[in-house]
Formats: sequence, C-alpha cells, structure tokens
Amino acid sequence: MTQDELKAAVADAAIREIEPHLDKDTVLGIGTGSTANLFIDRLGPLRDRFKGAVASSEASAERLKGLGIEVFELNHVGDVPFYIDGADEVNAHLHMIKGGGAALTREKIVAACAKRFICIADGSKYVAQLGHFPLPVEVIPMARSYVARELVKLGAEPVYRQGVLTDNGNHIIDCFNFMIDDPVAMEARINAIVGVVTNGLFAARGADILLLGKTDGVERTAL
Ligand SMILES: O=C[C@H](O)[C@H](O)[C@H](O)COP(=O)(O)O
Repeated sequence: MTQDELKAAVADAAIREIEPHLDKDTVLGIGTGSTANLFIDRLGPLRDRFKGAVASSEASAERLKGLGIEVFELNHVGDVPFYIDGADEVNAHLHMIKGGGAALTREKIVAACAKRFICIADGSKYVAQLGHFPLPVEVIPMARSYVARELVKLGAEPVYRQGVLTDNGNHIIDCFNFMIDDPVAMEARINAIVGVVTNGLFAARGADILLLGKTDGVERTAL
C-alpha cells in the first residue's frame, strides 16, 4: 500500500470512530495537513448529521466550508467531543511532534478544548523516540534570534523556516538533530522561553486514540 492509501485508510477509520457519536449539537475539532484533509473530505457527506466544526487553520476552515460544513469560531463553541488530526511523529505514549504544516499553535489550542484527541497517521510516523522529524517552534518574529540562541543551549540546531508565516502572523524555527528523551519536560522547557508561542511537542496533552495505518490494516491504540 502507498502512503496515501494508508492515510485514506486511517481517515476512514476515524469516520467509523466518530460516526456513532454524531448528533445535531456536535461540533468537531478538525486538524490540518494531508491526512486531516482526507478526513475532511469524508465528513462532507455526513454534514447533515452534526452541527459543524472548529478548524485549526484557515486552510482546513476553507476546505470544510467548501463541503458545506459550518465552521465556528472556537470562542463561540462550548463542548468539542473529538479533535481529529494527523502528526509528523507519534510514539507509544501517544506523544507527538506536530507543526510540519506550521499549524501547531491553533492545533494545540483546539486539541486542548477537546475531550478526545484522535491521531490519524500512516505507519511511517510511528517512532520509538521523538526527534527524527525537526521539532517546529512558533515564535514572535522579533524574538526569533533570541529564541534560536536559547534552543542551541538546549542542544538543538535551529533553522528559520524561510518564507513561512503562520496563521497567527508568526515565524517558525525548526529544531534539527534534537532527539527528545522526555517530551513532557521538553515541551514545558521550550514553552518557557520568552518569545515562544508554542512548540510542536504534544505531550502534556497527547492523543487519546491513535489510528495507525499499516499494510496489514489500521491499528487502534487507546490510552
Ligand atoms: O502543522 C501541521 C500539522 O501538525 C499536521 O498535522 C502534520 O504536519 C501532519 O501532516 P500530514 O498529515 O500532511 O503528514
């Protein structure tokens, strides 16, 4: 199976996971990226079965609206039963690295509001230790050089993601060659650097359910 077929399989599995829980009051939290897009596409035909969605990026909001799904501002929404999103890396504890598409901050905010985070990923994203994928850090633009120097002190090789502006108007620094021993501690440590908006470690609040696409089927892990 190709990577795209594995992504499609986990998008299908996520639909099966949430479908029994949909009702007219349900507002779903929706992530960003190629895997999340496949999930969004499968939500279209179900649009009359739930109220709408909150999106973690402008791109996902546009895709949802294009399918006739109402998109709400998070400030106007109470309960978010599920947040469904992909990941750049995920480990056995369902800690993740996210933000390859620069959407990490809004993703973390919507995930924080959700009762359950369903991570959908093809098998290549599963790792024993996080850090093979360069860890993204969203920074206030004027703090970029300062934050980069602080990240060097933590052992990272920071690289400014040239030409990328987040939906929040900020910059992204990617931390290369930065294997992470303790994701919960490192998430907090990086977030404590002045000028950091957030980093792409989703460990303090990881996923609750992982749907991992493998050639022999979708493996479901629930914590
Ligand atoms: O900022 C982007 C998000 O964190 C994505 O969820 C992540 O990069 C995975 O994207 P994809 O499903 O395209 O691999």
